[in-house]
Amino acid sequence: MDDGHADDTAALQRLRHLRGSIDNLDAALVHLLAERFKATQQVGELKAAHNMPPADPGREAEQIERLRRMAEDAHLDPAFAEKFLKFIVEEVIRHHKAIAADRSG
Ligand SMILES: C=C(O[C@@H]1C=C(C(=O)O)C=C[C@H]1O)C(=O)O
Repeated sequence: MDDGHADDTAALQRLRHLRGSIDNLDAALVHLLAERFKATQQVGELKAAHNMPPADPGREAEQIERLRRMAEDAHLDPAFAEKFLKFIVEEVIRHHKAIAADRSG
């Protein structure tokens, strides 16, 4: 007897199930990022109000070190974790510069 069809059906079921988890995780990521940007927006306003620079390279270096450690423990590629954080921080700094420019303009 040919089990090919049953195998394919099981594989499709498994794919649907895994994609359900991926969709849930993507939703969580969006909500986590939205909360992070809410917090960084407030940091940007605080910095602009008190003439603090938009970027803080020392703080970023600490965050990268911490995130790389956590990534290693979680079996996530630390280089990817660092790239991801830098991508987000770059956007945050862009927002902070815009807030400061709005305030001074
Ligand atoms: C949010 C801040 O501003 C910038 C953005 C950071 C971030 O997104 O985590 C970290 C450091 C700063 O370059 C901060 O200084 O805490």
